[in-house]
Amino acid sequence: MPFRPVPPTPPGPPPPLIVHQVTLSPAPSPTEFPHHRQGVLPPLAAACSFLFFVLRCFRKVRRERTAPSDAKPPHRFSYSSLRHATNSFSSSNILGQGGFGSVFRGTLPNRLEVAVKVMDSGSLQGEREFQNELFFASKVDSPHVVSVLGFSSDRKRRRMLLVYELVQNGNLQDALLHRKCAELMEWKKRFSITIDIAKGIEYLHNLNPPVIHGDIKPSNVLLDRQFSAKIADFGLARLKSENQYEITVDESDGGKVNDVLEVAKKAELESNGGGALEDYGSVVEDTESITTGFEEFSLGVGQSPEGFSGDPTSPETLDAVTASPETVGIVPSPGRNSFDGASVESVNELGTGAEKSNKGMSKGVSAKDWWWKQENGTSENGKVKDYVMEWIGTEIKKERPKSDWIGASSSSNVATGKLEKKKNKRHKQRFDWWLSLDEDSKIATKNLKKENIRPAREWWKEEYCGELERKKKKKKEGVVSDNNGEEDWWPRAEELYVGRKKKNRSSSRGSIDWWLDGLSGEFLKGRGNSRDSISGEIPNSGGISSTPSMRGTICYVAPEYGGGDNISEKCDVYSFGVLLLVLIAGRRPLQVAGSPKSEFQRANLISWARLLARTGKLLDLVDKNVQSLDREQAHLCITIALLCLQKSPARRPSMKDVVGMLSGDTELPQLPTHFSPSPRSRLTFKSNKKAG
Ligand SMILES: Nc1ncnc2c1ncn2[C@@H]1O[C@H](COP(=O)(O)OP(=O)(O)OP(=O)(O)O)[C@@H](O)[C@H]1O
Repeated sequence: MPFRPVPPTPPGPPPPLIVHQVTLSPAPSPTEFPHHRQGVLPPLAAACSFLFFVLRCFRKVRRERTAPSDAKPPHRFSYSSLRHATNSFSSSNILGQGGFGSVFRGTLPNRLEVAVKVMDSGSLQGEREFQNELFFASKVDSPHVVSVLGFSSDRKRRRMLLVYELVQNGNLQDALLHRKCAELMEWKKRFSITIDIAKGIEYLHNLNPPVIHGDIKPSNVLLDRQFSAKIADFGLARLKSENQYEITVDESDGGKVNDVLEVAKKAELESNGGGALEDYGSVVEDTESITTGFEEFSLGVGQSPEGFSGDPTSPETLDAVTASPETVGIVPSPGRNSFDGASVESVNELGTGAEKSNKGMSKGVSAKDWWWKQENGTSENGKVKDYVMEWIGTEIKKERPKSDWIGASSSSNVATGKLEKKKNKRHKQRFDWWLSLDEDSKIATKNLKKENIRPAREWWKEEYCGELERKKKKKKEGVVSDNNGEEDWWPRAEELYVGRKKKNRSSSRGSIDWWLDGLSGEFLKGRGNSRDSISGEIPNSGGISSTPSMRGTICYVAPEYGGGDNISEKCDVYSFGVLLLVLIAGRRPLQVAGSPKSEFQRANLISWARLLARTGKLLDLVDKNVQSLDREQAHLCITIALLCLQKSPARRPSMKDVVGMLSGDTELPQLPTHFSPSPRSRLTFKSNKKAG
């Protein structure tokens, strides 16, 4: 029987008086009370305190169920208040451009400065990110994480808006690589940023249930006035939970995200055998449906604006509703075994085997079919690489129409005719970063002409064309590709020493293998944002940020990330490792430079760091522009980064360990033997093969 709170007792004698008497008078001895009182009062007091205790427990359990953290729920702003705050979304107020729209600086009537992200297209992915951001906003409250203050929607213009605290110095990627802020040229600042980020991730992992960010990279780290770092963008974040959660997508309805309360109701009804919706009752009562223009989704409303402590908004700027995002988009999925957290991209990936495959391949839901390629038998690294090459081949073929080598580039995935056309189109969308290299190349060419340095795209073209043609030749000769083994995705410093010669001799690894070393899988699993990770000699992506999200960002995403089942906090640890190297080296993870021999070794930052570890020259990695370098700290940071970048998630340290090591509280473990600067030997090579 459900617990019912006891109705309030009718008003009695003024309580303060009683309290006064009891507290201020010396405690009477039992003999001083009249006889009948002695018998009645103690049991009554005991009953009252028992009831009080039960009531408290009940409220605590309820609160924990609905709001696992103390974080404040975001508010719903009126669209007009945000338009006013941003001067009608004036272009002069643009702070940056994300994959789903622009971010504007704004000032609320109470003078609070905010950043307003306007997501202005009907993309399903955008909606998911929007919902994910709101969901996690209610869970997260840390000085190392950017706060989401609220949201808004504009039915007429089909816009969704997110309101964040303004973080004055923009994102780390921009500040470090484009603006080259003087503050970031101080080693001390880089080290403190490292600690901020590590603490931010540690905080997320320490929540209950842990939150996995899923897209740690410099452009998702914002810097405040003092250049303290805050983690942003929870579009791909997930909850790690024993119970599986998911946001469902109704395929039959064009892939729309289902009304979560409907889903919640269904789930509850099913699990209760059609019984009452006790757990969701209050949520349903307090729910208002908000139309985004694309579909209807529901946000709980039930908290007054005043309930938001430190309310940043005046009553005029707020609508009379406050979202309770814990009701958004997250429903228990008892049937699922694999962890897929609350991440919105988990949609459409349910079911098994052929059913999954067909579902994914036949529907026009963005990028799903692309994913199935990996998740249904082609997830071996070698084949994934084939797929990359196939796509790149498609792109290059457009420039070299007579070439027919694409057909030989993939072992199983090359389609013909109509299908191929469709596929090519898809690939193009996914990998527009490839085309964007042109932009970098132009600048690189302009600036480096005198030094006779090839633009990035030229370089890539040669590498991949060469590699694919070699593959084709091999296939013709009946040589079975040996690229499927995991080891191919991991660096062998020996090969870096000898570069291409070794590759040709042993025929075990092509240049593409070399290029993808340490980037295992990320190449395909990324959000398609080359600008975060790849550049020509002169990076030129200032102000331009990410592209529509997939599952993490190329070069930053952990090798195991992608299938959904292997997601753990260690994915964030891996991404942190890449970010840390970028922060120390002051360059992107992949940086294409012209001068083939010397630059080739350094192009892949992760491989280069490993190579330096083996040669005992770790500090060569440090950005030459850094002032007042603390060599010990720099050594520590690079070592930690390498530990985080181990292939095996189990070998990577936890973020708690990382914070401990950075602050000197935890002893730094030895780097794995294959990183040791001992002379190369057969033994070392073997251990390298085994190691993560
Ligand atoms: N709260 C904020 N304060 C200051 N600047 C911000 C804030 N939020 C975002 N920005 C700026 O706007 C840019 C774009 O942000 P957004 O989150 O849309 O992009 P993104 O994370 O790069 O893209 P995506 O969501 O596709 O990954 C950021 O890189 C940053 O420079």
